[in-house]
Amino acid sequence: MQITQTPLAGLLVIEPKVWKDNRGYFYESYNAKLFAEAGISANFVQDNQSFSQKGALRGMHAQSPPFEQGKLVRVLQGAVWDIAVDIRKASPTYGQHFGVELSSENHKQLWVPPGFLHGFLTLEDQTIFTYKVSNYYDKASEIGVMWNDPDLNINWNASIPEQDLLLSDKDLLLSAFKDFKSPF
Ligand SMILES: Cc1cn([C@H]2C[C@H](O)[C@@H](COP(=O)(O)OP(=O)(O)O[C@H]3O[C@H](C)C(=O)[C@H](O)[C@H]3O)O2)c(=O)[nH]c1=O
Repeated sequence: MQITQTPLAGLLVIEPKVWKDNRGYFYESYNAKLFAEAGISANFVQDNQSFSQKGALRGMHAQSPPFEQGKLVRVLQGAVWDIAVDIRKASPTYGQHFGVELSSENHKQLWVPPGFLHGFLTLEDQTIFTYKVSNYYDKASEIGVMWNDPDLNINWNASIPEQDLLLSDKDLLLSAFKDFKSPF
């Protein structure tokens, strides 16, 4: 397993050891001992899964304390451009983002600690996104910022025209970053 630091402290890219043979492949998608050695020692309490068509954009979301969530995210089928935004007020990279392609081909995972907004843009039809979270869902604790906020200026790294994006009604009404009061 290879762990890669990102420019945002604590945000890590994980690439598992993939065992391939004439039947296909095998890899450990999670190992508490190895992940703890890499600095990911969350107590995961819930697994989530979403299915999205190309152009679906989910984000940018987080849950505020005491329901803050660490997220270990990956793609089972298809591909996404995954984004995390640092919203830790004391962080030197506050407001900065990091993006990475997660796909069924590259088997990459992203560890998103509490203190980040998270979201993704779906790059292929019938994409299955799955993730472990370190706290339960709490609707009242949901916070978020618009995917296209000018101050965040997120690079979505894809040539999907805005009119072809698929967003929830909720995500069309999220806060502007200039009005956002981070609880981290
Ligand atoms: C997140 C969540 C949602 N729900 C229910 C509530 C909603 O009526 C329905 C769809 O939820 P939502 O539209 O918030 O789903 P996403 O837009 O994929 O939300 C996720 O988007 C980005 C990628 C994130 O990082 C978060 O994990 C999460 O906010 O599922 C639950 O029952 N449990 C849950 O944990």
